[in-house]
Amino acid sequence: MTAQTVQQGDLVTVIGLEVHVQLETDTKIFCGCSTDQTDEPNENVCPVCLGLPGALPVLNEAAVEAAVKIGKAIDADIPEETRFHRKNYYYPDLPKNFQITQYDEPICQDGDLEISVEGQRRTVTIERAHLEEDPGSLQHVGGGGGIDSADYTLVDYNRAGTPLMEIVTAPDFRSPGEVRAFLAELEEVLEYLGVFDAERDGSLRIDANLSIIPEDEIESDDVTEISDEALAAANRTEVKNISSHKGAEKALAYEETRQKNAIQRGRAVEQETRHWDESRGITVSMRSKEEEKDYRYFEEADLPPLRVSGWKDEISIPELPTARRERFQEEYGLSEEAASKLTSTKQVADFYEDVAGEFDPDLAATWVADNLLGELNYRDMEITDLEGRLEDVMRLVELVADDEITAKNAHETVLRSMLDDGDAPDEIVDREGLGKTGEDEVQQAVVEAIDENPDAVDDYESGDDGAINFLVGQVMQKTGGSADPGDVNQLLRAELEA
Ligand SMILES: Nc1ncnc2c1ncn2[C@@H]1O[C@H](COP(=O)(O)OP(=O)(O)OP(=O)(O)O)[C@@H](O)[C@H]1O
Ligand SMILES: [Mg+2]
Ligand SMILES: [Mg+2]
Repeated sequence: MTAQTVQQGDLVTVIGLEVHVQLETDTKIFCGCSTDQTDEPNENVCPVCLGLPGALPVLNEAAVEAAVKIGKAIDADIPEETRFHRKNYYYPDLPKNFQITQYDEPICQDGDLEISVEGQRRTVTIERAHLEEDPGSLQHVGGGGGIDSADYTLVDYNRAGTPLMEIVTAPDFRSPGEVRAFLAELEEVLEYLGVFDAERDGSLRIDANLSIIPEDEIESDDVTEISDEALAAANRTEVKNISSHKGAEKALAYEETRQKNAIQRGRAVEQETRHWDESRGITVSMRSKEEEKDYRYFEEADLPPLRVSGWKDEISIPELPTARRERFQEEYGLSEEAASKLTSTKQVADFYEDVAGEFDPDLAATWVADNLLGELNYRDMEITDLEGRLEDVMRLVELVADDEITAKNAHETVLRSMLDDGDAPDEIVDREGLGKTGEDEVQQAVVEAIDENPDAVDDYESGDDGAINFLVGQVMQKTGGSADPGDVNQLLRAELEA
């Protein structure tokens, strides 16, 4: 990371994340059950994901492929051989009483992700990313409805066995805002890779670790360089149950203030696991932090070591958002802002390139970044909601490029009606009579307007330039508003000067 200077007397905020990402696969990681979580509770289960005695796991190749893609995207080391371990704990969401995960030989090690915070580039180290299975989901019912106040809890094992990638960052963040920027970038990358669906409920879940380190315990004058000893000595809290970028930022801001207040009042911060209560906007203590030895990790003997050597080289990834953003600026001469908007998802970027290739990069930028994304945003829609209808948008841009309708009509009437009513652009143009009037017709209206309004012509000829506006109005009326007022103005002047 770039240098940031420590001020005297500062309390430095240190944050590290464990991000759990559900991988988009049709079936679960160790069995053939569907990963569809919208089905009836406990419908997509089998002896393997229920942990019944004697059932044996079989690794899903699609999950490993997604993991390799993530590893390549974050430039991680992907060892030739990796292993699975059992992490033992007892909780109702975990029917086997252990979670199959990876321990000291994860599939991705030592990667990084570049983010941009307030215009500055920074690199966040990703210590590891490993494959594991998601536990089931718990629904707390009645009472206060919260984990600490419900009357009872329902268990749904549909989620149990969904492939997860746990991405663990170094404690590189110094503010909740940086965390938000990181999560946004990470999500973009995951979506580009096609391994993740942000729309899916609970597809990204974050454990956020935060500690406050007094500046005098940091030897370097660069806050990004804190010794491993100082990091290990600090009491950190781990906040669980965060499921959105905004939630992460809020939970961490709360936790930052809470810990700083404790320190300033001379109280120690407990090393503990806390729960983010989204509705109350606070973190609450759950339990003291479990230690590694509590989990009794041991090797998963039911799965052989996983060798990805050779095969991993055949797995390719698309151009990633940062690279594509830069290329858009260079290749199409776009501003950084436009390039960011146009690369926000792979679908948007692909569509932009289609339009720019067909017509003109600037026209394409206006149409995709401003008009289309603006109207979609207003309707709370995504470009993916237009599946199969992008040809219609393309046709609309063509109508504008060929000067067949005005840009204003195309945007305000045709595009909006396309999105609201689902009609095709040519249909709307005909129905609303938006086709620009032919040149002959306009010229004829110009001649007529001049013949019919000798007074206005006199006024114009005696130097009253405003009289031209009256004549433009007459021509617009005759052409039913479909002529271009600027063109009409010029045609009138030409005719009057002749
Ligand atoms: N002093 C610190 N302040 C804040 N975060 C820290 C500090 N030291 C380490 N971290 C972060 O804590 C996280 C540790 O995650 P890791 O999964 O390795 O262990 P864990 O939280 O003990 O295990 P578990 O998976 O059971 O939660 C990392 O994201 C790391 O960056
Ligand atoms: Mg943790
Ligand atoms: Mg962890």
